[in-house]
Amino acid sequence: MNDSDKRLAALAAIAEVRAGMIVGLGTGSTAAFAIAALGEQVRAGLQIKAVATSLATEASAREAGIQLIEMPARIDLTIDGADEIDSALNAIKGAGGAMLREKVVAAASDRMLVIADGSKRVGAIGAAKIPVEVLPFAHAFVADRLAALGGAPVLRAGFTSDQGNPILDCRFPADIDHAALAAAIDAIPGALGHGLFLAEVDAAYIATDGVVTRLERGETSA
Ligand SMILES: O=C[C@H](O)[C@H](O)[C@H](O)COP(=O)(O)O
Repeated sequence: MNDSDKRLAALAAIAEVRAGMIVGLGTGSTAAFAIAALGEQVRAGLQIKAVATSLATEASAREAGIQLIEMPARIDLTIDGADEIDSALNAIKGAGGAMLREKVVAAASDRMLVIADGSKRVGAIGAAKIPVEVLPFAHAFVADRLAALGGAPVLRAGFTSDQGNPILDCRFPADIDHAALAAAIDAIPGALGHGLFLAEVDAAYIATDGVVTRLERGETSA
């Protein structure tokens, strides 16, 4: 992981932010660079409103002087990190446990950008753990269903989400059909959200050794 590349990716993405937009702010160390840079622009006069995907992001945005609003029905542009992303813009998110709110924000967004350093880019997603946020009441049941899907769920020790829920980190076989897997997890009562983002990401800015590459959904190269 490379902070200078994270920052470069973040700067490239925030160039898409326009005055008057409602902006979704992601969670994690890469999104933090976008929040800091947007804060600088806000202090220089840029007028935006923002929605935070986590309590940590809310605190950072507030500190940066960015105006925060409650989750609206529609967001113009969201900028968020990822744990893995492939060339088809499939992503795994949630190492920081924020994927449930991140999924809501991404789904509400006209456009969602992933920002990452090159370590996150993979040929095909699947090596990273896929986190599943669980209703506490349903924990044993959901764990059993995830195990039956091949996920070998492990409770994230000493952690609850911003919603106060436990997270089960799952390692599925790398060659699993992720679309079918996402649908299967979505269908488990008590599984509140998971880290597979298969349709949400519109574009990614990925920086490697100081060079930013933009991947756009529907384009083979950019
Ligand atoms: O729950 C955390 C989020 O999905 C993050 O966006 C993701 O884990 C990437 O975080 P980072 O930029 O710190 O690697």
